[in-house]
Parts: sequence; C-alpha cells; structure tokens
Amino acid sequence: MKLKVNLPDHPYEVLIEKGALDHVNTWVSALWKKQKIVLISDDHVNRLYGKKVTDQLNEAGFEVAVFEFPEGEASKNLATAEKAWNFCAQFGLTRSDGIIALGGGVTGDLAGFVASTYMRGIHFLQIPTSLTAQVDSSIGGKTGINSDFAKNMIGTFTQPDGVLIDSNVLSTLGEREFREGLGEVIKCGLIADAQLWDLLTDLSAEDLLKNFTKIDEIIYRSCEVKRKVVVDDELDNGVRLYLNFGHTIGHAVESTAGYGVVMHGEAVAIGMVQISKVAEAKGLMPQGITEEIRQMVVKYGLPDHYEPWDEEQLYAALTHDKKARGSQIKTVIVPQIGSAKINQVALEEMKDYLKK
Ligand SMILES: O=C(O)C(=O)C[C@@H](O)[C@H](O)[C@H](O)COP(=O)(O)O
Repeated sequence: MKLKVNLPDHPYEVLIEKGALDHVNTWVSALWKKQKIVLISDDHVNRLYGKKVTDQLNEAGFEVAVFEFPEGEASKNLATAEKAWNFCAQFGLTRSDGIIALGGGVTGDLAGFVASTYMRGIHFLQIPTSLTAQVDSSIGGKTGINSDFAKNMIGTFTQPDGVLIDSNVLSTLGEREFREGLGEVIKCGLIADAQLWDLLTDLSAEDLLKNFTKIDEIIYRSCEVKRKVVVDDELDNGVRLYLNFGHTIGHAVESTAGYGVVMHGEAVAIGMVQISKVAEAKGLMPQGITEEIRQMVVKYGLPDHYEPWDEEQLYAALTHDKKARGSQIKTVIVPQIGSAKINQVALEEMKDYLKK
C-alpha cells in the first residue's frame, strides 16, 4: 500500500508493506542516486536492524556510516544533535548526500532535525520501527529535540523524501512499546476516523497485542488520518493541530516526569482522558465520552492517570506548549468520536484542565 503525501513543494510517498525492509536497497535506490548516507539509529535498533540495512545499501553502491546513540527520550537533545552534526562532517557528508532515520519516534525526530539543519538542510528518509513512529511521527515533517523547558521545543518543519513502514519489525518491540503506539492510534480514531475507533472497539486487546491482528489496516488508517491533515495544513496553523489532541497535558506529563519515564503514547493517553474529563464537565464534549475514552485506553493497557500529579509543575511546563499564542492557547477537543475542534482558552484557564 502506498500513500501519497501530496505537498506542493515536497511530495513524497509512504510505503506500507510487510517485509519491505528485506528490499530496502530497492526503495532507497529508486529515491536517491549513489551517494554517502549517514544512518542514524539508537543502540537497540541498530543492533537489531542496522546491519541488515547497511549491508543492502552497501551492496547497492551507497557508502554508509552509522551514527548510534543511546536509546531513549533522554537522548533527544542538543548534545546528541551536535554529536550527529560532527559525525556527518567527519564522514564528509555533503548536500548531495543524505541521512536515514532507522528507529522509533526519538530517532526520527532527532535525525530529521539533524538533516534539516546540517549544511542548512540535506535530504532524509524515515524508516520507522516503532508503532508510534509508524503511525505518527515519521510522516509530516515535524523534526525536533526536547529542551529543559518543554518537549519538542526546538525543531523545524522539513519533509522526508520517503517513509518505509514494515510492520514485521513490530515483533521485536517490547509489549510496553507496542501498547504505547496504540495511544496515537486511539487518538487518530477519536479525532478523524470513527471506523478506526470501531475497529479498536471490536478487536480484543489480546488479538491486537499478541497476534497483531489487523495491524496493517490499523497502520494504514492512522497514516491516512495523518496524511490528510498534513496535506491540508503542513505548518500546523489549523486542522493539523487536531493531531495534538491529548498532547498539551501529555507533553507536560512527559517533561515534568523526566524524559523517558512516561512514554509518549502513555502520556498522550493520560492527556486525552484528563482534557476530556474537564471539557465534558464544561459542556464542551458530550456526556459519557470521557468514560468511553478511558475504557479504550485501559483496554489496551495504557495509563489513564499519572502520579505524582503536581498541578503547578504541569502548568509551568504547559505554558511552553507550541499552541500558546501570547496569553491564549489552542486546545483540541472531540465533539463526537471521529471529529475534532479547536477550543481557544486563556492559558490561565488551563489550570482548570489540570485539576484532578
Ligand atoms: O504531526 C503533528 O502535527 C502532531 O501533532 C503529531 C503528534 O502526535 C506528535 O506526537 C508530535 O510529535 C507532537 O508534535 P508537537 O508539535 O506538539 O511537538
């Protein structure tokens, strides 16, 4: 299956194919001529798939060097980006060369950021290996690193030349990592795809978590949600903000807990339940929807709350959200399952949204 992200300045395709990593050389060769490539990967994913990718690329005539960094959200920072820039320079990467991100969301965001800033921007490809990255972060060109103040605070909008999604690689994810990705899948159903929501309702958690039942359909539907909003609003000023449902509070949880303690999809699950609870109480979301969301989150083993819940700390983190404009912030609500809406509130009012 292929999805075309038809952006006027930089159209590209998302290839969703079981086993695609077995012929990654064909995919890269069709997109890039022979050149140098820096493969960016964390130590865990590099151990699993680095050689498979590098060997194929070498065989196809590419000259490849691997930049490896320690696995985890705590690595998504300026220090790692600087090491990667220096690595690219030492390898002699020029503007006709490219970077490939092989890994989860941290790798994709970091590698995209490095590619978009090294020599003012070189080409890059995304090979996402976590469910979160496959259904969300590899598509749409948001690149970035975390700062001490907020998650993804520093970054660019730079689109990759292509995305390759092979669901076979999900079999090497830990169960917590796979569940985490379902946080973003649930979000896609809630904001834009009621059929995806129904599919998640009908499936048993065991079937999805243990047997990956319908996983390619789930990936495809989620990627389609993402593709559509990105094409309609590449720079995140309108409908793309819908993808941030649950993220304002979720990102605050991630940064106050310490990066990597609560996983991104877990934090999104917590954020979706929390914002819905308050929006429902304010009459902005329908009666009973929070409980429906909570049950879905819990069904797939995701957390619906977080301790310690420090409202002051969370509020301080939340003020750095990229959806803030002066003293206002755009939050996302779900008026009914399968649709989303922006609700602009005063930043101060977010204190209500953080009440337990
Ligand atoms: O692509 C987008 O736009 C999103 O908001 C997708 C989010 O699900 C994703 O987690 C993203 O990394 C968060 O973006 P941010 O702009 O809030 O940092």
